[in-house]
Amino acid sequence: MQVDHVLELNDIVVQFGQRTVLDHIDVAIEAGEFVGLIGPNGAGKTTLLRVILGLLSPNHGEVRVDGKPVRKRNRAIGYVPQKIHLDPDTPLRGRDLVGLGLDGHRFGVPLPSRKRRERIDEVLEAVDALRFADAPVGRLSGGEQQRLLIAQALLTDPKILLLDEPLSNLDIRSAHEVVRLVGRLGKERGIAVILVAHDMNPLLGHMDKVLYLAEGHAAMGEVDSVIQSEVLSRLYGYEVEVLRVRGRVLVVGGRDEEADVVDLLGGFHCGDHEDVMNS
Ligand SMILES: Nc1ncnc2c1ncn2[C@@H]1O[C@H](COP(=O)(O)OP(=O)(O)OP(=O)(O)O)[C@@H](O)[C@H]1O
Repeated sequence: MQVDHVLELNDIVVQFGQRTVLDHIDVAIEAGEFVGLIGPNGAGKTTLLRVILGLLSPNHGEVRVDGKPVRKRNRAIGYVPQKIHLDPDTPLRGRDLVGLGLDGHRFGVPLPSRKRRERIDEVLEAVDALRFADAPVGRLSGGEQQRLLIAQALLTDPKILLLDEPLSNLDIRSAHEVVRLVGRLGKERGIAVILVAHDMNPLLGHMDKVLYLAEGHAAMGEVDSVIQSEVLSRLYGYEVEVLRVRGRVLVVGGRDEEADVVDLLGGFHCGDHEDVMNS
């Protein structure tokens, strides 16, 4: 049976000067698939998103979105930035923020006001944000603001949703809610989701596949087949260990004898063992 991939990255190489950030990356993602893009700082996660968005041309390789070569301002891709910086006193309401997504030139002729309102209400409802849609955005919580950004990204009925570290400013509960929400939207609407995160733990049980980037290389597959000491050691080019502590996954390793035990995904250091154990 032939599978239609909504996104294909074929043999992608990206170099900045002498440094190869993405080194022959192949990725194929199906409609409705939820992929966690995980990797340590500087692994190239944002660079990969920029390649998918058509904002950065790779030195080598090809990107196909829905079977066609990638281009900028592609309506098939919804992009959710990490965070918006808003003055708490801004008079902008939640629904105004979402509506800004309709004002870009991607939409060509502006929608008549009734249609516009209906469209905004539809995406607000999809992310369960109608209840705070008329509140000033600067007063909303990080999780509520994330919902509005996701709503904005849904306006074009995208086939792919890219979220760049949407969980980094959220508490654990809000992070889980956002993950559950995008997981549901992806399945209901057949949208492929790529969610960038340092820590894969909030995604466990929700993501279909993990795309793990390290040292320019990628491994993609189901979590249990990729997140293994042997697979990740091959990616890093030195020994790392995968620990499973109370249902959480930790990737630890050191590059040389002096290196301490470090969590390669951040947030966990040797001296923090107790915190991890007690959390
Ligand atoms: N335009 C650029 N010019 C030169 N180097 C760049 C450029 N963009 C990114 N880099 C470098 O490429 C590497 C990968 O950066 P990238 O932002 O993609 O990593 P990341 O995995 O998203 O990291 P983080 O988790 O810290 O956000 C970094 O070393 C970065 O300094």
